[in-house]
Amino acid sequence: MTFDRRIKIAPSILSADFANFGQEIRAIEAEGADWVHVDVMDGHFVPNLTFGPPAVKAFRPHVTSFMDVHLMIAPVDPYIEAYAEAGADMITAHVEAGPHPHRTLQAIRATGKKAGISLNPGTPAEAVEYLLDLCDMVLVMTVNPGFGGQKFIHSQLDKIARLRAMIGDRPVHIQVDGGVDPGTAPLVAKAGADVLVAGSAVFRGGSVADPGVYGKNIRAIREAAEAATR
Ligand SMILES: O=C(CO)[C@H](O)[C@H](O)COP(=O)(O)O
Repeated sequence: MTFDRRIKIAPSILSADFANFGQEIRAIEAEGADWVHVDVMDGHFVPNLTFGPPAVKAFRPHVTSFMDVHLMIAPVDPYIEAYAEAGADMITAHVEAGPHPHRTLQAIRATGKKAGISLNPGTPAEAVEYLLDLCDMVLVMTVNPGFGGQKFIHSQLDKIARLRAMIGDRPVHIQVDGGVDPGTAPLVAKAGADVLVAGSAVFRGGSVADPGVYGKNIRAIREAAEAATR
């Protein structure tokens, strides 16, 4: 993947039909998704449980774009290799997941995968200042992680702008996740985000039988974000 700062839409399959992941992934890609975002939750770091490495391995053959795996788990280091072997293209860990996020990013890079670091809404931008040379992406959570369909937290816009300034010319993406829709997409894009994760706002109203709705939803988010950065 070559680095570019154009707007990328990464639907979160947390909002997909859990009985149909293969078809859902193929449908969102056919309808314009740039990346596929996989939310891994452990029932400990966040109050919900989702996908272990075997599930991610099962998704892999259906993904032709880029599989971005967001680990909302603690501890995280013991599981990095397993998610890398399962086929993640990028692995994102939380800065709050343990005392050594620098070591965690080194461990992700050692697998040959792209490395991301994520911040919960209560964590300041400065928590990743000395990690930027070790990562390919900073993920700003715009909801408290654990569930789809929550309300966007507006205070995070200032954090995105601070990170954009802190990152400068480094080839580091800013991803946002939580409550992203055509109303909030322009705000995050203007603040400096380039990878927009959206679950409910992509899957709402559609299905594998009616995938055109996914395309319409993806285009609405992309167009709103791009209009704000022109
Ligand atoms: O990481 C997540 C929750 O922890 C989800 O990716 C996020 O909430 C997206 O869902 P929605 O777009 O419905 O808010």
